[in-house]
Amino acid sequence: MSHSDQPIPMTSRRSGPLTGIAQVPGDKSISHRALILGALSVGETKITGLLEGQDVLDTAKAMAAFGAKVERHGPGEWTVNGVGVGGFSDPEGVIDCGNSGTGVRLIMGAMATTGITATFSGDASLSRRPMARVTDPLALFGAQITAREGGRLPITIRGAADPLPLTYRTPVASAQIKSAILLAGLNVPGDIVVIEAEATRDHSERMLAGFGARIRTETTEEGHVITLSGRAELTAQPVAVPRDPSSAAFPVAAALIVPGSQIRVPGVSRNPTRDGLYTTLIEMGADITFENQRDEGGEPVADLMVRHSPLKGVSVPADRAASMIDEFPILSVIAAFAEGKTVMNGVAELRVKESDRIDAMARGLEANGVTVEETSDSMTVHGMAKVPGGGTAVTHLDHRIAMSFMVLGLATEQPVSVDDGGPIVTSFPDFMPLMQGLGADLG
Ligand SMILES: O=C(O)C1=C[C@@H](OP(=O)(O)O)[C@@H](O)[C@H](O)C1
Ligand SMILES: C=C(OP(=O)(O)O)C(=O)O
Repeated sequence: MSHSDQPIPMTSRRSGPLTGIAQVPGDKSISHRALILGALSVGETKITGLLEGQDVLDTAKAMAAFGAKVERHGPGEWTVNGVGVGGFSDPEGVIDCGNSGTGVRLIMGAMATTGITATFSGDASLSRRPMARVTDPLALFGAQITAREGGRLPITIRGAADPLPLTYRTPVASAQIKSAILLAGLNVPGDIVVIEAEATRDHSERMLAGFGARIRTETTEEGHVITLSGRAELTAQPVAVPRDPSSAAFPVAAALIVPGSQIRVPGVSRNPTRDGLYTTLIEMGADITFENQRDEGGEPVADLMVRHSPLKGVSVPADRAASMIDEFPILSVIAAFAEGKTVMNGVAELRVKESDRIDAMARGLEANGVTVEETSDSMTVHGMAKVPGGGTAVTHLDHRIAMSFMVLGLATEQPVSVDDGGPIVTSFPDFMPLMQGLGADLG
């Protein structure tokens, strides 16, 4: 399933001060993993705060197709009765992962070392994205892969019945590659080692440990070395999903750029591997305080207090990119209102997300009067005192591009439109009512 096939044009307009409490949805990365680990464990996993965005709903459907019992009991409240590691059964029909890179890559990993066969598909955006980065290491376990030209979806995987242990260095900083290998490793006799030069989000490692897998991470001169003992037995666990810092970034950004705003965003994950945007905003001069810092379900969380702030441009170092990889579109919007230029370094991975996010942001910002420079792996946004607006951005089936331009228009001189806001449902279904509730003029 994917979102509506008919484009949904949307427009946002200069707004008065934004105020109130923004209850953003559950973390998307953790929601996918809770469903997948629930399906791979023995017993009943109770999940609260699950993101009910289309990406995650597609993963829930896939887990049911592989034999797990997945049930919804109320908003964000789900249970998964798992089949145990190695217990997946052949699905009927194709596993359609819609718009979700995380969904398809992690699920391919989870089934690649079991003796079943599955075919995966996705929407036009997902079908353009590179999959060899995951299927190459899965083939090293012994899985047989048939992909469309260029290693793209649709892909059929015949799982390895006798999988081999593996040590693998990820070629790019990617939690999806790391997680696919770790999930495949669960059903492999022996140790599975993933080496990543730069740390990426560590939700898989935290949750695998929580479900009883033997997993450890060491920092060596090679980078982060993660070792998982295979043929693991996972035991069902309750999972309380914290609120998503990547979704929180949109109301936070809106409050920073709309004069007079002051909002509270409670219960947001402050996992250090996800915190790069917030580090950057503080450097830019943002008035953000982190209150009631606490631990919830194995993840650090805090309540964010955000006030409108005069900002200055900064240079974001390449080694911070992984910890804010999904936040560059909204950072480029914030940067348009900062004094001076903001340089984003080491962001080549943005070119293979739901869209080429460097290109999509650059063209959309230019259409709204902002000067942007780009290279293959960097983007520079020139801030201005008054951002003209008045343009329409093309979203290319990319939820973060759509939400970023909706935020832009709240502080521009003229309204800002997007050609299609439909993809927003993949990660933040209540984005429009939530923003309207804070006083944003969009629709
Ligand atoms: O593992 C995950 O949950 C994610 C990893 C990141 O992708 P990459 O692994 O491709 O960097 C991120 O962009 C995506 O939104 C979620
Ligand atoms: C890149 C993203 O997601 P995915 O890779 O799961 O499609 C995102 O949500 O910004």
